[in-house]
Amino acid sequence: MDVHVTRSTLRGTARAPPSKSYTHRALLAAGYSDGATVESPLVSADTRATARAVGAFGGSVAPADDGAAAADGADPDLADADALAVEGFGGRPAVPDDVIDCANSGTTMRLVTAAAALADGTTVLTGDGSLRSRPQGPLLDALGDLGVRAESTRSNGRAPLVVAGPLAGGEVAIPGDVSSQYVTALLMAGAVTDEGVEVDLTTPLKSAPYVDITLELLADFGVEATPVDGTGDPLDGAAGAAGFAVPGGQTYAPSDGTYAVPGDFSSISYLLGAGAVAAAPGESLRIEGARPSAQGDAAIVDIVERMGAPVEWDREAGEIAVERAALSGVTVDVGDTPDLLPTIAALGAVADGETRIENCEHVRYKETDRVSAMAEELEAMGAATTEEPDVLTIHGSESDLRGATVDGRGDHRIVMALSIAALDAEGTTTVRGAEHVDVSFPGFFDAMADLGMDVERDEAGE
Ligand SMILES: O=C(O)C1=C[C@@H](OP(=O)(O)O)[C@@H](O)[C@H](O)C1
Ligand SMILES: C=C(OP(=O)(O)O)C(=O)O
Repeated sequence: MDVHVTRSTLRGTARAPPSKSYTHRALLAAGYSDGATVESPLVSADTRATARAVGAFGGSVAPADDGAAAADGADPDLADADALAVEGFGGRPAVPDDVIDCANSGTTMRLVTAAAALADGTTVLTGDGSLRSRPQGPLLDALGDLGVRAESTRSNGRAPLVVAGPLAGGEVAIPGDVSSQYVTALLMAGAVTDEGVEVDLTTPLKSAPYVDITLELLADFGVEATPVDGTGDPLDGAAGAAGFAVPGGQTYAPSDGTYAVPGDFSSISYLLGAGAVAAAPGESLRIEGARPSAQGDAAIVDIVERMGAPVEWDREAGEIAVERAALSGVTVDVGDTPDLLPTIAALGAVADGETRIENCEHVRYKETDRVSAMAEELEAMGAATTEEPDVLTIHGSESDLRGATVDGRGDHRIVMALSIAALDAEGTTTVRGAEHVDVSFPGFFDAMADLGMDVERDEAGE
């Protein structure tokens, strides 16, 4: 699908979709349990992939109000479910009847690979072309070191993957600078091993807040896991950790059998960015569903404010109000917040002055190389950019955004970020592959149209 976005003025209130990261973890944690209800889940292409994996392991996921759970491995229509009833596989995944298709979802592939290692038999995992190009080697090596067969069919550290357990636990070393999802995967699976798992980081951890999300969710499911410093002493959070320890033999069980998913701050970044660029002068654009949680991407509130837009965040009510302003460039380190890079780059192209996005090499290992993708597509819209391996600079003062045809690169975040830049561009911007918003924010263009974005959808487009 193509979308045609024309410069517009926005007003009103939007609701943030539920968090993708929390939903993945909650579905899998409920799978590890004897069953639980996941309230206000994100139902999107990526989280459906995790739901399918829970089914493949012998659990099931179905709308909670449907009474009966779906048959094992089935893919019931989860759309619009306010809550999902998960039947668990009780800590011991069955050997799947078929290959697990993780589609476009890195989180699914990493978390499910470690879960598959618990099964007493062989699991095969694959995904779409993007996912089959992403790095899995460090996780495969770690599982191999723990005595599990864990291989790439092409011997290139990429999916398709073959995993054969069972995993008993143990101590393992892994780099921290490729993906934090490897750590999340080992902690979630480690809790139900016999011996527990100790993870030693060989390089400092990037995307550390995502491990904090994991620790927060594990605690809510009654599972203990601890970040440790270089001497093995416990730390409060994942930042600066030298490793992690999760005792084995634990049971997943959320208190009162339910878990509620908070709003998604990566998704909020587009709504907030849209307001800073295009809210009606003198009016606030409001965003609901913004309660604080462990999400590092809540940093977008501060970033947009530093760029000059007035922002008020009522944390208790979970409401953010943002006003439009003449934005100026900022320097941002995205080591903890890789998913914000496309949004910040788009805002940098609208702003005056230079926006430097530092510590971004790991942002190249996502659905696409997002550093190059944003540099090249914003250039096509008239922005001036400089790309280095670890830094993306947007020269806002030399940028004069005009409508162009740009490629969403099959990546939900590139599509949404380019659409925000389009709100400020002269003329009409066509974003190709816009249907990929389905990965994390299926209602994105409906929400934007409700706020007043001039957007036309062309289903016949590429
Ligand atoms: O664990 C998670 O939910 C995620 C971790 C991050 O990935 P990396 O840890 O690979 O940087 C992030 O980019 C991704 O969108 C979601
Ligand atoms: C990188 C992302 O997700 P995943 O790693 O799960 O594909 C994302 O949502 O930006």
